[in-house]
Amino acid sequence: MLAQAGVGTPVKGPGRFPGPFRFNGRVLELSLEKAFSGFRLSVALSVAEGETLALLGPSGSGKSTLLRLVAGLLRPDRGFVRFLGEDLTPLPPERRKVGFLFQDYALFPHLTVEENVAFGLVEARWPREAREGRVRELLKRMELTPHARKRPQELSGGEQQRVALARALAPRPRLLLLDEPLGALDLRLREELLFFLRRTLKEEGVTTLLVTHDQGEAFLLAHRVALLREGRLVQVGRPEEVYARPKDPWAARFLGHKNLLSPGESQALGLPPKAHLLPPRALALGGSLEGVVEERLFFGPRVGLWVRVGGVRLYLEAPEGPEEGAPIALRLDPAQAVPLEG
Ligand SMILES: Nc1ncnc2c1ncn2[C@@H]1O[C@H](COP(=O)(O)OP(=O)(O)OP(=O)(O)O)[C@@H](O)[C@H]1O
Repeated sequence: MLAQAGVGTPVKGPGRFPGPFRFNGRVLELSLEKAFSGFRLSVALSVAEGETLALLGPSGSGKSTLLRLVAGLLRPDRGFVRFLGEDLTPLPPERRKVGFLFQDYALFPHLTVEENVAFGLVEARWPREAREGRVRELLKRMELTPHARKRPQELSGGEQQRVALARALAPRPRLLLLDEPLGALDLRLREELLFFLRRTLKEEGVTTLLVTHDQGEAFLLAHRVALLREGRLVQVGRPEEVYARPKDPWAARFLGHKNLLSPGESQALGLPPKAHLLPPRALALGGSLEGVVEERLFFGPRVGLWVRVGGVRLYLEAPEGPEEGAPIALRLDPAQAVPLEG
């Protein structure tokens, strides 16, 4: 599905990615409420120019609903979407100058790859030369040049997805909305496209709202992550911040942390009697905590170890580690333990 941008000046990117983000002022501001039976979304957010913000949350948390409200495919019960101060709320999708890529990224089957990519440019009446140049540039960047004359059904899933991305980006939309852009692909293609997507977002520098349920994807692609649960924002911040300091046990678990200690477990390990998170850097091999390896998971470059220390099960990863059943000594740095709310 595609609703596309008009002709615009190239949006300048942040220059560095995904490193420290230069704050350029908020270009997208939204405050939106929408209720369905049994579900209520209420979110306020702003996004800076050239920023990629990932909406991260489990299935049913409202990520797609939020994106559809921003695209204009759904009407909010209350609230607004503003872009550079302009109120987009009353505008239909095609007048929002937004590029989007949804899960059902259907390409036009009767058009070739280059015609698919050029589609929005023709609609926006780009002059022929500019159009051809832009299509060439995108096909090259996406490594699609050899496929320019093929039709979508002659392409692999990953290639089709790259065409869909090129098509969404072609008219230089001022805002790009991506709903699970890697969602329908198998693991290998996901990794391949992740690389293209990361490089493309960096080079195009387009302000982007990206929906994903995969924290790794959000961390790799986004300057900031907005964690959504049951229609509400739990936490918004840079990937490093959100990962290092999840707001509560739910956020910690959702972000992939394994060592979540109850107050009793914290106490048993010499920490204050409240819930704690032990991030990976809090635990290392060698030290005075004695335990037994319960499970050893071989990942190739590293091993994962589930270790029982007294009544507490702890997880750590290391380049290598003893076999299951073997004794092991761990070091816990209490200064790295993160107290959790709730
Ligand atoms: N058009 C609709 N009518 C009624 N309920 C809806 C509609 N669209 C979404 N919902 C409900 O709103 C909630 C949020 O759905 P949404 O698709 O936004 O979640 P999501 O976080 O994108 O999930 P997923 O990762 O599974 O796509 C769900 O409970 C869903 O059933």
